[in-house]
Amino acid sequence: MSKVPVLVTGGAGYIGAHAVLALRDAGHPVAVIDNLVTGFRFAVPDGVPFYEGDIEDADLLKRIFAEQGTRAVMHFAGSVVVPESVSNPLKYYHNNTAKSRALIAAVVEAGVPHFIFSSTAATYGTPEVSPVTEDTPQRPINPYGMSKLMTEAMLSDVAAAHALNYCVLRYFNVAGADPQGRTGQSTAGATHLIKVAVEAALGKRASVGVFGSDFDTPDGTGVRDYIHVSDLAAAHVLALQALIADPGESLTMNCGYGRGFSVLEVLDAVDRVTNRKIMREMQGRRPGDPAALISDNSRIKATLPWVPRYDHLDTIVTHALAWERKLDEICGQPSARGPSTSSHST
Ligand SMILES: NC(=O)c1ccc[n+]([C@@H]2O[C@H](COP(=O)([O-])OP(=O)(O)OC[C@H]3O[C@@H](n4cnc5c(N)ncnc54)[C@H](O)[C@@H]3O)[C@@H](O)[C@H]2O)c1
Ligand SMILES: O=c1ccn([C@@H]2O[C@H](COP(=O)(O)OP(=O)(O)O[C@H]3O[C@H](CO)[C@H](O)[C@H](O)[C@H]3O)[C@@H](O)[C@H]2O)c(=O)[nH]1
Repeated sequence: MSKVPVLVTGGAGYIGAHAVLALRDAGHPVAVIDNLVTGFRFAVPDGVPFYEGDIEDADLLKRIFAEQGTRAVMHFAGSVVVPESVSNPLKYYHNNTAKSRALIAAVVEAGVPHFIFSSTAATYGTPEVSPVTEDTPQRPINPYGMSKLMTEAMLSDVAAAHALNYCVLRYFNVAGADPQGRTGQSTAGATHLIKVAVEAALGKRASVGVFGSDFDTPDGTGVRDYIHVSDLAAAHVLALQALIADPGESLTMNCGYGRGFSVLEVLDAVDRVTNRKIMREMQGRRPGDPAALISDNSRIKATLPWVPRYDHLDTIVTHALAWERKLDEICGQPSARGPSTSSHST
């Protein structure tokens, strides 16, 4: 297996921090760039060069590529809140699309040959088929999904014109935390169901709203394909190997387990794991929520030697809960969450 220096953008965020661990565990040298808008300095492990800065900063990127000998970029940095993208679309087209363009330009300029991009099932919008294959028409129903789809298109065009191959990974619903408890989701004011539910189980919220119970699903609540964040991180490391092995080939793959759980099934799992009962509040549908979103994962399974290790809802919830408890200890140390004062540190 080739080991190449990798720059992880957004490596102080939830999924990026898990990718940093997976890359390190696999023996790749890793560096992180993050502007800490939603990420945390404490999420970057000791010994990983950390550059506090923005992915649109061409001079900084040039310096990082030179200092680190970067051969691949894993691009997680971005804005991720769907309703916010509806109320403030220009923020999403700026931070996700325009700044991805700046990053890709710096990558091309420096001759970095491999690029892995965090895309999303939100690019499919409200698909008419289930499960969703990579060839299902992409019709985003919100600016977040469109901002990501535009970056997919840029990568495809740039790879055709320059010496770059890429892998687009379209994540379904990412949840859970590092099984060894090294990192997890620390996002302030999170809206993701499993994070919200474990916060409620630990008394940080009074209840969990169930957004719609009249969907065309077995129990009427929304069905999603929840993928453990560490299985997702492992897929990134394998995708990198595939890009290195065949520099003429680019890839686009769904990341999910190919099965779905309803909101009520998720809340039942949290009750089961904690042996408590979370208060549920039945509410109306959230705008733009599809009834069900389940991946067809046959392509990733056929392309990569990817064998999920944590495809079990109770395991995902158990790991999310363990991290939520640990987060209380970390938050007890205010300096750990405070903004960094240096422009970069290595
Ligand atoms: N969480 C999910 O379920 C999910 C699903 C599909 C796709 N994704 C994608 O995965 C990626 C990571 O999401 P996450 O859940 O870890 O979110 P996150 O907010 O925890 O992480 C994003 C990180 O990027 C950093 N960042 C944002 N803009 C930046 C910029 N301009 N320059 C430098 N750093 C910047 C933030 O500080 C943060 O650390 C995102 O691109 C997101 O769209 C997430
Ligand atoms: O408090 C909550 C939160 C969520 N839900 C429901 O739980 C399901 C999952 O909702 P999430 O907010 O956890 O996730 P989404 O499916 O809305 O979206 C997530 O997964 C998408 C891909 O599937 C995109 O990538 C998106 O960025 C990411 O936030 C939905 O049916 C939602 O209506 C609730 O009932 N109550």
